[in-house]
Amino acid sequence: MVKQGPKAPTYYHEWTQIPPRMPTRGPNAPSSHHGRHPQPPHRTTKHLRAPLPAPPQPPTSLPTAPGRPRPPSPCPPRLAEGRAGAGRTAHIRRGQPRAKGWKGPGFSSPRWARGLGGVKGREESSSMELGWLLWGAAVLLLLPVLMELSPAVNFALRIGFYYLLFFVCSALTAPVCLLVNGGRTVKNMRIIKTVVKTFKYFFGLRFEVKGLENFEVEGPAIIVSNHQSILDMMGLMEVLPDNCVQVGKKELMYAGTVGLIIYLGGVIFINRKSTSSAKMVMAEVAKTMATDNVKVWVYPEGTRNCTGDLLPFKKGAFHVAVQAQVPVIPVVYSSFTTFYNPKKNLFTSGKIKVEVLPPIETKGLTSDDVSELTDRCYRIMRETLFRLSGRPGEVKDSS
Ligand SMILES: CCCCC/C=C\C/C=C\CCCCCCCC(=O)SCCNC(=O)CCNC(=O)[C@H](O)C(C)(C)COP(=O)(O)OP(=O)(O)OC[C@H]1O[C@@H](n2cnc3c(N)ncnc32)[C@H](O)[C@@H]1OP(=O)(O)O
Ligand SMILES: CCCCCCCC/C=C\CCCCCCCC(=O)OC[C@@H](O)COP(=O)(O)O
Repeated sequence: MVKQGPKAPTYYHEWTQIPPRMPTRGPNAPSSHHGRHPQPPHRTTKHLRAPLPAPPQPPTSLPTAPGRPRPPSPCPPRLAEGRAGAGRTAHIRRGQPRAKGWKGPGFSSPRWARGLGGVKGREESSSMELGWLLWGAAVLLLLPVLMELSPAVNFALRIGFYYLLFFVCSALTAPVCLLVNGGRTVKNMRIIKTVVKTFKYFFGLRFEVKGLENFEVEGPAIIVSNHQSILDMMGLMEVLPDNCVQVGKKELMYAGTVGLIIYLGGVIFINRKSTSSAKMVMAEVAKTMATDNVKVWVYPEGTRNCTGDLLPFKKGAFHVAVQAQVPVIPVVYSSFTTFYNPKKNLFTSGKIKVEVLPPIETKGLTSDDVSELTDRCYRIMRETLFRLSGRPGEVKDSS
């Protein structure tokens, strides 16, 4: 450290003092074409690390002893902040510890205001803190009441929390996946599954699963299931077998941290707006799933549907199964409508019954059989959906 004499101030000190008004015109005016005060030459963060050599003293500067209150700046507040290095990093430049009352971006009052405020300013700031605390406490106390009174608030908060869990957990899990498995691989699904399986406890959801043994087929398979809502991600992870990737719409890739984790998990992205491109991707999947020995999970409805019934099935999944000559394993989740309905702002706790059905063989089938295979699968799944949802008699009525 270079010892600084009183006559040899560094820029480090220069930056923390506020100069008197400089002439903006005439022979003494600074050379800057903006007509502002002369700036020290170093604008990088290097000045935070070591004091700089003493510069020639501008004759007009008013040295201010460190720690003494500074005179109010003649400059407008923004200029004063900029010149004097006020703001969140000023304490670093001055080599002082951060002010105790620092509350983060957006909360620190401008330096000129603090300087003028003195003790009164500090009192005001602590009463402001108390005000915020009281508001925070009031909101926290009111939330359960609001949730009880307003289904819309209840729904928004619960679904908002679900999204938040997704985004935060994805951000935390992505580095783990990268560290453990090094990049995009189906092995990451195990890690993702472990995390997502805990989400149900936050929402009071219970899963009753039957037929897991049906996943134990030799080699790859196509798994098809009904898709009711974003909550399906919990149901998916509840039963997901090893070495299984999902087919998802490509838009999911751009869902921030969720997109990243889905990408790392090996999800296959398709463009639903382009049948030819989606078919090409699916054809590629059919070729590689045998060599990679992976199961592929497809939502044949192609979109979410929370009506308590099934939408007509798209045929992509069944084409892939026939092309790869692998079995189709249907998985059915009971209807969410008793505890989840976005149209009615309903989102409470509930029980979901899941059934993994016996595999449907495709050996020997050709593309001519795809329509029939699709219909067969649809009928079985719909019947199961109604049975699991406690409405077995409705199958025939609504078909
Ligand atoms: C730690 C915190 C973690 C947080 C994250 C937690 C969890 C996430 C982790 C992982 C999970 C990710 C899960 C993602 C789920 C995503 C869910 C979705 O995105 S669903 C939407 C996307 N999926 C689908 O759409 C699949 C179903 N769709 C199809 O299969 C379609 O058929 C299609 C291939 C997309 C094409 O659809 P399109 O509407 O364009 O056409 P048709 O289906 O009508 O078909 C037209 C015509 O083409 C024939 N066809 C279709 N496919 C094929 C094919 N592969 N080969 C040959 N021919 C094909 C079809 O038979 C039609 O012809 P025809 O009418 O003569 O029969
Ligand atoms: C950098 C910030 C980026 C912000 C991006 C905000 C977008 C947030 C969107 C989603 C975040 C959570 C996604 C979890 C995965 C859910 C999978 C799912 O269920 O997808 C449904 C979908 O496949 C069917 O789509 P549609 O029913 O046709 O619709």
